[in-house]
Amino acid sequence: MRILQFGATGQVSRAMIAAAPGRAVLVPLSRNDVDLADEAAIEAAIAGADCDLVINCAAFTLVDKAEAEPEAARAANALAPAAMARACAARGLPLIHLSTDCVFDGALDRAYREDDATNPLSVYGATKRDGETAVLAWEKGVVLRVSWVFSRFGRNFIRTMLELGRARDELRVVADQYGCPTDAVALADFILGAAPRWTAAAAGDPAFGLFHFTNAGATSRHDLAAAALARDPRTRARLSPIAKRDFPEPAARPLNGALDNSRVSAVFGWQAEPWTSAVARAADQIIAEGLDT
Ligand SMILES: NC(=O)C1=CN([C@@H]2O[C@H](COP(=O)(O)OP(=O)(O)OC[C@H]3O[C@@H](n4cnc5c(N)ncnc54)[C@H](OP(=O)(O)O)[C@@H]3O)[C@@H](O)[C@H]2O)C=CC1
Ligand SMILES: Cc1cn([C@H]2C[C@H](O)[C@@H](COP(=O)(O)OP(=O)(O)O[C@H]3O[C@@H](C)C(=O)[C@@H](O)[C@H]3O)O2)c(=O)[nH]c1=O
Repeated sequence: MRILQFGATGQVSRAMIAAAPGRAVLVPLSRNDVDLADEAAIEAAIAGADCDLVINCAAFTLVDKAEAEPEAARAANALAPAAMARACAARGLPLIHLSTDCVFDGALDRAYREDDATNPLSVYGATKRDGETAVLAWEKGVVLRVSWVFSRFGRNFIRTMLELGRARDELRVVADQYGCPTDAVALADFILGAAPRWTAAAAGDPAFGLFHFTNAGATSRHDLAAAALARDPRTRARLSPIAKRDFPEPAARPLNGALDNSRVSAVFGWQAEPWTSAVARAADQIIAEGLDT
């Protein structure tokens, strides 16, 4: 199994690279190899690759910065996956793409299912939604919507909370914003496990299409921060719950971004680990490897 991967330095990219040995030969492409703004380079990379499947782990993920740079966000999050889908379709290759809870407005009072209407509140969410549409136009396209990704690899909310927990006396964290944390290591494990099925399946197989993929259970940003800080004997910040309206940011986020994982369980038999144990493990790893404090 040979997998061409867009993205080499990001959180999910690095989780994939760490998990691949013995399961797949991964060929990661960094920004230096192919810039997502260069559609012709994307198409050429796929056209010339010796691979059975393509995965896109690269994206413009700076949610606030995307408000100020909508064209760059659109190029990376919408036009680049469209180019990948065209090139994969030309060769019959499955394309696995990652999307986000930010395609939703958060107004529902339950976890979102794949067929719920999207209504992004931000440039990031809108461009990711357009990327989904382009990938799903290819009948061997797969979109995995994930949310609140964490791991020992790179920047994420857990690492930020652990660093601020050591640096500050008080940490004010929003308690009315809900979502499902996603362990990048579990995501990498799932993708590598499902890859043989995607490469063998014919168009029309239920393994293709749109899936929500997170750890089990939803939580608030505040309770997620509390779970991370509880792992660190050196944390000193007092954690204070605040309302999202008291933490203004350039881009709006869905207040409810919880995703329902029933479909990925039904189609792939995937058993999601509760977010609590996965977050505790990742926090322990981040602490053991050293924090920027
Ligand atoms: N992180 C999260 O909480 C969530 C992430 N997702 C989605 O999951 C996927 C992976 O996210 P994650 O691993 O966290 O992202 P990261 O921000 O950790 O990594 C993004 C990657 O994209 C690359 N990249 C960005 N712009 C370009 C460009 N113009 N050309 C080439 N490469 C580029 C970056 O390269 P470089 O290092 O050179 O900048 C980096 O390798 C994305 O599709 C994201 O939208 C969905 C929900 C939540
Ligand atoms: C630093 C900090 C954050 N927060 C909360 C509020 C804020 O909305 C949220 C922002 O954290 P982050 O910047 O880590 O997260 P954010 O950029 O909103 O994360 C999103 O990233 C993109 C890529 C996605 O697709 C989403 O699923 C989601 O994971 O954390 C606090 O309440 N207090 C704080 O001191």
